[in-house]
Amino acid sequence: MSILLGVNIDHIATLRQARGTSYPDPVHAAAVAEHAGADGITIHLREDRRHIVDRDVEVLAKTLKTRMNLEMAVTDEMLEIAINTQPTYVCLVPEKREELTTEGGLDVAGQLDKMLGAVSQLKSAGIKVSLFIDADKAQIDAAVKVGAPYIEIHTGAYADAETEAEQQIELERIRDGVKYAHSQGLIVNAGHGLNYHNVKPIAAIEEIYELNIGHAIIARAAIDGLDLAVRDMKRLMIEGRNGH
Ligand SMILES: CC(=O)[C@@H](O)[C@H](O)COP(=O)(O)O
Ligand SMILES: NCC(=O)COP(=O)(O)O
Repeated sequence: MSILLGVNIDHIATLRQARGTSYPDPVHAAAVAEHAGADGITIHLREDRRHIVDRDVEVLAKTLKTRMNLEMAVTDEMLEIAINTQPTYVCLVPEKREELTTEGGLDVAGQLDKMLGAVSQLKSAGIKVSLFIDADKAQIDAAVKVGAPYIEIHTGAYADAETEAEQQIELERIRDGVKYAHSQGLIVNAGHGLNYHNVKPIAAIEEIYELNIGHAIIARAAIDGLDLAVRDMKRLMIEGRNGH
C-alpha cells in the first residue's frame, strides 16, 4: 500500500508572522508543495493565531488542488470555523497556549462525552475526523468509541528520543499502536517531529495511511527550496515503505 504525505505549512506562516509582513504566503507555499507531490496540505489554526491565521484557512479552502487537513483544538470557536470552512479532514489536537509545539496526544479516554459531541458534529457536517493521540491502547479504544474514522499517532517521543535504544522502544510502541488501531478498523496516520533522518522506519509501517510532516520540510525549504524539500521527503517515505 502506498503512503501519502500531508505537508504542514504552519511554519511558512511563522516566518511571515515574525515581521507582520504579507510574505511568505502559505497559499503560495501550498501550491508549490502540491506541485512537488504533496498529497494534502495540513494547517494548524491555533487559538492564539501564532502562525496560520483565519485568512489563510479561508483562502486555502478555495485554492487547494489536493485537500485540506485542518488541525484544531476542541473548542466551540474552532468547530464553528471548521463547519463553515468545510475542510476534507479535521484533526483534533490538544493545545496549550504556553506550549512551544504540540506536546502530547489528545486525552480522548478522559473526555469521552466532549469528544463524542465534537466528532459527531464534524461528521454530520460531512468532514472526516482524525484524533491526534499517543500510541496508547486506551486512547485508541476511546477513538473507536467516539466514532472517529481516523487517528494520527503522535511520533514526538520517537523523534525526540536521545538514544538509539530509546528511539527503538518508541518505534516499537508506535508500530504496535498502529497495528492495533488498524485491526480495530481505524485509518491510521502519523506525525510530529518527523524529519529526513528518522522518517523511513515510520514509513515502513505498512498500516500507516499518511504522514503529516511540517517543521523539517519547511526548515529544509529555507536552505534548498520547498519543491526539493517536498520531493526528497516523498522519496524517502516511498523508500522506507518499500524497505530500501
Ligand atoms: C499536531 C502536531 O503535531 C502539529 O501538526 C502541530 O501543528 C504542531 O504545532 P506547531 O505547528 O504550532 O508546531
Ligand atoms: N500533525 C503533525 C504535523 O502536521 C506536522 O508536525 P511537524 O512535522 O511540524 O512536527
